[in-house]
Amino acid sequence: MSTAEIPPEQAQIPVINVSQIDTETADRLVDAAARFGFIFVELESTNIDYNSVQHMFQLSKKFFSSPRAEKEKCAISENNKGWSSILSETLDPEHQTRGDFKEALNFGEFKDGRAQQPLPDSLVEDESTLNDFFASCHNLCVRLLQLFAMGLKIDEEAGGKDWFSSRHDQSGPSGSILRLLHYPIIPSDANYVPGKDIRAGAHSDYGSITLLFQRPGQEGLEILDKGWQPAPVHPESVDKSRPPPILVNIGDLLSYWTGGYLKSTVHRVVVPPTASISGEDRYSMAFFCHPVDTTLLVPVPSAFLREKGKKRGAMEVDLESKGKVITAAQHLKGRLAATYGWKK
Ligand SMILES: O=C(O)CCC(=O)C(=O)O
Ligand SMILES: [Fe+2]
Repeated sequence: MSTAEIPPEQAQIPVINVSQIDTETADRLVDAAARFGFIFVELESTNIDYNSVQHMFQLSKKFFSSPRAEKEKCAISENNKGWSSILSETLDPEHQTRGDFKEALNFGEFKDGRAQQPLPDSLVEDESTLNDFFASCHNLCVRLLQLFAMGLKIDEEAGGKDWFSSRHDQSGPSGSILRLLHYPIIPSDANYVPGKDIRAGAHSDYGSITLLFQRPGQEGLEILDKGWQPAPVHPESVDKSRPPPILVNIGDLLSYWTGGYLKSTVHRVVVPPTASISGEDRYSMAFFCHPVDTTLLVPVPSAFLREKGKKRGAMEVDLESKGKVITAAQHLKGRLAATYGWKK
């Protein structure tokens, strides 16, 4: 093997059991989030059962194999809900000449069990399954946000472990999105150029935290940490007979909020070098958890962060607003405008 052929080292992302809400778990989560920005959470230690994950992947296949005309009826709009077609989204406009080789379907929040957007014909009968999965993802995020608040030692009198979660309590609209993703086999006539074309361009996520569900054997995610490192579906310590753990990552908003202490790590999706270009389809699901839109991104009241010299606002949004306190909705709007070329 020549040097060029040595596969890059896999990212060593810690695997954490979150069944207990205690300081040990909280400290481990915060350490991992501060070092890598990515954490594997054992699926069996959460409220989400594997059957529901597999059921959701079946629904995803059902939707993505439905006729294009049906998908177009629920095309994505500025509210960030609906279907986006292959090549329509460019996550890394500086480096990409063509859009991402992926299609996606975004669901915003449900209200009283009902979707607040037109559902595609293929999924109309599955509204309650989609609602339940959205709710389970949200509940897991609330638990993780409590653990992050504990790990960051947020001042008790300010709200302690509930400081983040109370700002994600669905008391008003938020940017939270459940996203089904499909990366099709690259068609032979697509003139796909590896290294130039990409399944999902390099980006960081926008919200507080993201849950990512991957499928066994469908690798492709890479994270930027001293070079691009593949993120496995099953990390070495998790037996392949077990369900893949959920990959949790920190988004820009939580990183901004914690003055950059928690890392919002850049990542991308490639056709894995082990698969030929024709490879196989990849399916994944992401849940992007956001605070209620009106949440003010005030400094996190934490002596721990103050000691570390971390003040809110390590990111470009803060420079723009020159010290003004912005809301979660303003933060999100700026990031979406950059991705889709929408006007701010
Ligand atoms: O599909 C994946 O593995 C990652 C998707 C992703 O990073 C995103 O949608 O933000
Ligand atoms: Fe992402």
